[in-house]
Amino acid sequence: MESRRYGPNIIVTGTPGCGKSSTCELLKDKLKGYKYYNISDFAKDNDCFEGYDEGRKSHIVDEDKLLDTLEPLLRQGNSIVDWHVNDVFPERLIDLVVVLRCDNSKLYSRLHARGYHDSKIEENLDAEIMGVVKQDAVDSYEPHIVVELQSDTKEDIVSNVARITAWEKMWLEQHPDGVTNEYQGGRSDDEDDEDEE
Ligand SMILES: Nc1ncnc2c1ncn2[C@@H]1O[C@H](COP(=O)(O)OP(=O)(O)OP(=O)(O)O)[C@@H](O)[C@H]1O
Repeated sequence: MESRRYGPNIIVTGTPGCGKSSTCELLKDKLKGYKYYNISDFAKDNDCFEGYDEGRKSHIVDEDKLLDTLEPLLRQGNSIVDWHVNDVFPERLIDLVVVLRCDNSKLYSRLHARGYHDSKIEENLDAEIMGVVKQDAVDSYEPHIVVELQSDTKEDIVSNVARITAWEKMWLEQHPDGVTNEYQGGRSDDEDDEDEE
């Protein structure tokens, strides 16, 4: 029995500190009835850690367990996913990937204010300069569903959320019968789904 979702799944991603959670705070107020998944919290709450990286001072997520837990929820649609990692989700379940970008000096200030040690700040600044998160998104999803938005000021958050809510309204108009959650063939990274057919 084919499963469909009648509301889109939106990933809000970007280098740590670029404004994912701040943007999602406002976004979930605007998108009534959407479920919000901060993956760092979700992984903790659902015991999806497989270790701890002393160097990075962060937990290592068991991505298989994370996806096993999250997939049934994404299949319901109407989800906002907040994570700096974006290339682990099945393409067939994702409708929009918002990559937030941030000016480096602002990102430095934000990460420094958090008390990050210099090596962690430098690692994240390098990733932002290199556009690592954006590249992961472009490598993992159809380019037309990947949107890059600047997130330097509070005004940016407001305008970014307005753009995402406008996109969501258009998506609902264009997909009155929803979209399938099932693998439809296509890019290789979903091949493993084909094996599950
Ligand atoms: N567009 C923005 N304008 C001004 N300040 C911002 C903006 N976005 C985020 N900030 C500030 O930067 C800090 C980090 O923001 P936030 O926690 O939303 O980032 P994040 O991407 O969710 O980080 P992480 O991935 O580590 O959770 C917060 O103090 C927040 O107030």
